[in-house]
Amino acid sequence: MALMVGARVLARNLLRPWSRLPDAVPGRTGPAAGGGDGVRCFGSPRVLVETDPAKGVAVIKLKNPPVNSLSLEVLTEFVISLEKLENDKTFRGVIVTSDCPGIFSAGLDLTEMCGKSQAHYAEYWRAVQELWLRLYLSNLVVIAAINGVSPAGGCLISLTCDYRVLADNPKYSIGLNETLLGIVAPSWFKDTLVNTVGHRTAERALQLGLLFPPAEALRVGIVDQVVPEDQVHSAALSVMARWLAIPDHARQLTKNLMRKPTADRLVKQRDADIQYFLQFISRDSIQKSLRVYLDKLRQKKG
Ligand SMILES: CCCCC/C=C/C(=O)SCCNC(=O)CCNC(=O)[C@H](O)C(C)(C)COP(=O)(O)OP(=O)(O)OC[C@H]1O[C@@H](n2cnc3c(N)ncnc32)[C@H](O)[C@@H]1OP(=O)(O)O
Repeated sequence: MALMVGARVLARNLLRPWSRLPDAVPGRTGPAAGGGDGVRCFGSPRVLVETDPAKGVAVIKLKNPPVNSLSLEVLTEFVISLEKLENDKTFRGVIVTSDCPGIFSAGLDLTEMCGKSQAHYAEYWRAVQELWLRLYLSNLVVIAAINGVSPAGGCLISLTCDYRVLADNPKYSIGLNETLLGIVAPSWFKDTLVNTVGHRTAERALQLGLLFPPAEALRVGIVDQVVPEDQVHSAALSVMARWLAIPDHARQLTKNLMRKPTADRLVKQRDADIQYFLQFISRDSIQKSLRVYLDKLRQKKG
């Protein structure tokens, strides 16, 4: 029943025409919209989309202050934005970045996984799966312009991209640090990391919950390029141009060849994966670990 509710809500959100999104920001054009002539902006307050139709490129900026945690709303709006871009033949590539200074994304929203109902957990997890599947198999060239710290779910978003550019700032670490929270990265998080850095590096990184600072992130291959902070966007655009020089059909089929087997593993057992998540996240010991971790984050300021 919980699964049906979750699926229904997500389906309703996905099917909702863009213009009727409650938070939709009307399209703006031109320099005032944040770019040069012809740059159009649309999206929702939490997921901004700037498009440059002439270049065929869009920029998705996560804007969920203070830390760009991936709430249910963010996940849903992200999927809708991506779907809209994919359905518009004008666009061939998208850059994913953050509008929150110093933070790419703090990962999954811990408050969505703590002290909520089973139905909520199921709905939330289906939305996490959906975003991963959409990004991982996107026909668009997807480049991550990582302009801030990127733990756990934030790292996962980057790993689904075709190429990762990280800003060179020692504070901007990246990795799947789930074990530090007393939780476990699911098998498809693990697969995404293994496909990027190889088995041994992934095993060590996952067990130790490693967060790699830029130089080390480049060395192990969790990112492809490290550039000065003020060049992240221009570097991402240069990389995009290179990827867009390849004929779409050949690149897309090759991407699918490389990624579909991994994605299919989740597609074939989505409901079982949700059930597993429900059982895991509902355990008293896991709820306690998450509460302790959240309290620690909240007390940091005091
Ligand atoms: C089977 C289960 C699998 C589950 C897989 C899980 C995947 C995940 O992604 S779990 C999330 C993992 N994320 C993290 O470990 C990051 C936690 N956050 C941080 O380390 C820091 O917040 C920071 C480095 C991202 C930013 O530091 P700073 O700028 O100093 O900001 P604060 O720490 O003061 O945080 C501000 C505010 O935001 C709240 N918050 C931080 N992260 C999250 C989060 N992931 N979810 C929800 N809320 C988060 C933090 O508690 C503060 O709240 P207030 O005190 O109420 O302002």
